Amino acid sequence: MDIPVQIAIRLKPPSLADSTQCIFSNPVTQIVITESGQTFHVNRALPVDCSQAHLFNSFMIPQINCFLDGCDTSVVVFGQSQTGKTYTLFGPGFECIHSECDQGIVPRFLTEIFHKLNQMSEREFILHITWMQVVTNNIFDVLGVGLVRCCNVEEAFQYLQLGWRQQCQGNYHTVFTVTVEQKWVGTNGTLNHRMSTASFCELAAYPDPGLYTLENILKELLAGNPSKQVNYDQCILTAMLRDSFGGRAFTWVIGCISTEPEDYQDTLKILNLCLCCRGIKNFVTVNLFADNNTPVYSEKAINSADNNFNLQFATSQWIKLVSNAEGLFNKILQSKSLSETDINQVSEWLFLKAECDECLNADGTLDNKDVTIKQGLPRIAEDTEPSELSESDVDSGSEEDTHSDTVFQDKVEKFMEYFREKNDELFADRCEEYLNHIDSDDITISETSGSQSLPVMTSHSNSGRRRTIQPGESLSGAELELLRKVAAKAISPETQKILIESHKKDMDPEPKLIERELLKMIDSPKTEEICKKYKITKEKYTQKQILTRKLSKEISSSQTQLKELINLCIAKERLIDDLTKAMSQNTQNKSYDKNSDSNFVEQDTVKEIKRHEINLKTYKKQIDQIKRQIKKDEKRKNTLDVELVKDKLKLDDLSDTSIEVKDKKVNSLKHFTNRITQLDSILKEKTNDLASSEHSKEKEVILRKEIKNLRKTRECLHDQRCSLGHKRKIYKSLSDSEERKLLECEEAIEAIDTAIEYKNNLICGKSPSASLSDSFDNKDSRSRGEQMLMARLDKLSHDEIKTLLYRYFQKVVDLRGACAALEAGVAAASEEATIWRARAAAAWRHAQRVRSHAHTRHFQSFHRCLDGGNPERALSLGMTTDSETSDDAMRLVDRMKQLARCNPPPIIPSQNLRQLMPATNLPVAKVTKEKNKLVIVQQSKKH
Ligand SMILES: Nc1ncnc2c1ncn2[C@@H]1O[C@H](COP(=O)(O)OP(=O)(O)OP(=O)(O)O)[C@@H](O)[C@H]1O
Repeated sequence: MDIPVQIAIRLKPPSLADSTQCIFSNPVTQIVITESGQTFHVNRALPVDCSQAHLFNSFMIPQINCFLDGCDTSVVVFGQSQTGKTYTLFGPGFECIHSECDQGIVPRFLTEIFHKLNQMSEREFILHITWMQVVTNNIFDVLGVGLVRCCNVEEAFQYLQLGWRQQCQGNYHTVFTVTVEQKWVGTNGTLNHRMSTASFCELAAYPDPGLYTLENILKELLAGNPSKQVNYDQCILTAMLRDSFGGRAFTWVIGCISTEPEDYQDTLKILNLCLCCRGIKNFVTVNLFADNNTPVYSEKAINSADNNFNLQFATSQWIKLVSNAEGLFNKILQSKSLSETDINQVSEWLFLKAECDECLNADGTLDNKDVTIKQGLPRIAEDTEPSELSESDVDSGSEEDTHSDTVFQDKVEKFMEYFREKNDELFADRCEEYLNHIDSDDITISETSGSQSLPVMTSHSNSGRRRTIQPGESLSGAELELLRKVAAKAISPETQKILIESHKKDMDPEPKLIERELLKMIDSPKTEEICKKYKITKEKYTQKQILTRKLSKEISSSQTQLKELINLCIAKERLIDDLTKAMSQNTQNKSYDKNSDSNFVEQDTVKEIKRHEINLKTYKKQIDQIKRQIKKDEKRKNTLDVELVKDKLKLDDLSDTSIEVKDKKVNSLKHFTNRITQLDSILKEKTNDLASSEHSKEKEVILRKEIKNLRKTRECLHDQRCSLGHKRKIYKSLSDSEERKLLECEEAIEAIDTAIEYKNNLICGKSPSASLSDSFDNKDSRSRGEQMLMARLDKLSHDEIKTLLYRYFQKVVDLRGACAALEAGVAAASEEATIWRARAAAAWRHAQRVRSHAHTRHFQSFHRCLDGGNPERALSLGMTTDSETSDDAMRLVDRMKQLARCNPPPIIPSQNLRQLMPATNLPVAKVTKEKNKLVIVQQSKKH
């Protein structure tokens, strides 16, 4: 893993508390600021009063975890003299007088490492320390014993104390290292064997050749030179720091800087040097031993069987895939729908496949399954079963066989590789072409002019596939035409109705037809194809991942087997050596001891040696096979790794493309949704128009019905009025209630007439108020009081108005009744007056005839009295006439008195009374009857 070198800056506290500082640090923003305002961004800007514990905890704890996992770590301290480099790494010293709190990074690191390792009881570990100083490009071993093993923290501290005492004082570089080798069995039963080194380096305060070389190397690394090309061996210091800069260690550079203004220039130099290191990247890895990850539990046989099975399975699947592809290609070829180049490509693929098959079947013993079996690891011949091996197994020819097998397998492998590449290329090309083909497709909407149903989107593609719809290829066809027709009401109301119904249906809860189509478009072939391609690539990717994992497992198990075999070989060789030695010893002894038994022993030994040699040869053969297998597997694994990276990129690309396509579709959907909304609003408007016209029609029907009902009621009332009128005619008079009923009928008929007239106006579309005498034109001429009254009336509820209307109706009827009675009274009075006048005239004529001329005057004055409404005077005058005339006069007087007494005037409005008295000169209003209406006309007073 590439990890850049990390930088921490520690400011030495000023010697005097109130002395001025030329440099400051901001631990929050991790910025170091100079007095001139220059800022330096670092990984840790430690505060000026930073304690040793804080410094350690702030970045050494993750280092320790990394170290225990098997990674190398490094701490390099830069700084001027007396800025606390030694203090930071080791502390003030290791004598008892110094507090533990002052301990520097190294003692804390050792304490923590021992503590952690002791907690991990499953781990076996060996810890070594070294303490070196570079004095004029020579190594000075501070501890004097090179690598020192420490079993516990106490031991380590003893060496620290020793080294502290023994170290050279001066401008030297110091390198302290801690190396830990750990071994433990993981939960999966495999061995973990790791080694890690932590180096702590304090660089000299003043520049020396070593520091210059280091600076140059840092520059080279910063320039981008790979660490392999950098010559670290120029001097001791750089050789020791090989892993710290551009190497495998996780490195922290600590810049110890002074805050004193007089050190400012040096401080800047150190800061810049530290910041240089920031650009360097180290490749941090876990340091494993060769036996790391080897299974410790005895599951070898099972693993081996598993591996064989997996390989066999993978191969059979692969063969199936290839034959499927072959079938498909043959079909495509037969369909003759391919272009010439496609046919050539497919033919090439088929040819390669045939070549491959030929190769695989060339050796009669090699069928596909054999190949797969051969790909599995050879079983290690057990030492305990030597008798099973015949000599023919190990004859000279077997080596040649092995060689030819290897050549053949290599060839097969090559062909397979070539075949796979070609196969992938072909598939990729086909997919690409297919997608391009889809891109060029477009969608059209069927436009059947005059069609009265909503248009259905159809594809005119020859291939018959659905095509995508692009923004801009809008609904401008039949649908708009249809909408225009609706707008222009060019189609019949029935069709409009059907359309509206279909529109309503399409609204909710189902998505609209067009929206449904758009949603379908989102699942267009292109999107589907991309998804398909993505899926296939993903599957391939996963399969390859699985295969890579399996291969890794296989390689590691092969390596284990290899190791075991090598060990067996060594053991066998030793055994053979021992036996040969023993035999030569025997031969020597034979010359002294002529014992016949020794011959047998010798023969046995030779046999045994031969047997062991056979075994050894088998092992070696197996070793070769395994090595080849490992090589192949590694090659395959590398190819797979590369393919995985490619697939990953492809997947990323595809997901990006699918997102792009999706975005496009979403935009297109938005565009269409907007269009739909527009069209919807038009349609709604039209629907409303239609609905309102329908509504007005309905209203008209209702009004007509109401008029009809009103007419019926009117007829009833009319009949009633007629019958009452008829009755009055016959009987000359009616009872009071009947009279009132008659009036009510008349008034009700009049009201019904007004209502009918009002409703007729509504039907004709005229202003309903047109029928009212109180039209809006009169509104302005109304008095304020009336306006207020109308405003109040406007506010009345329906029931209130009904009640009010009924009251007024009753009042009008009362008024009419009173008027009628009055009229009758007036008529009777005038009739009587006429009679009396006639009688008076007769009486007067008679008197004239009978009396003398002298009396004539008397009668004249009497008559005048009568005309002047003075009956008393007329009576007194009458007393003076003859008996006949005086009788008439007496009756006249009586009748007058009776009239005055028995006929009390009805209570009627004064203006009506005035109207009824024509003799009066001051009429206020004129009441007339016109078609069952009482018309009261106000008149100005005549003075
Ligand atoms: N952060 C600090 N807190 C307290 N004391 C400090 C701090 N830094 C340095 N000192 C003290 O300053 C003195 C000098 O420190 P130190 O010897 O570590 O400097 P140095 O950079 O190693 O010097 P040289 O390069 O000369 O060896 C020591 O007495 C040390 O205890």
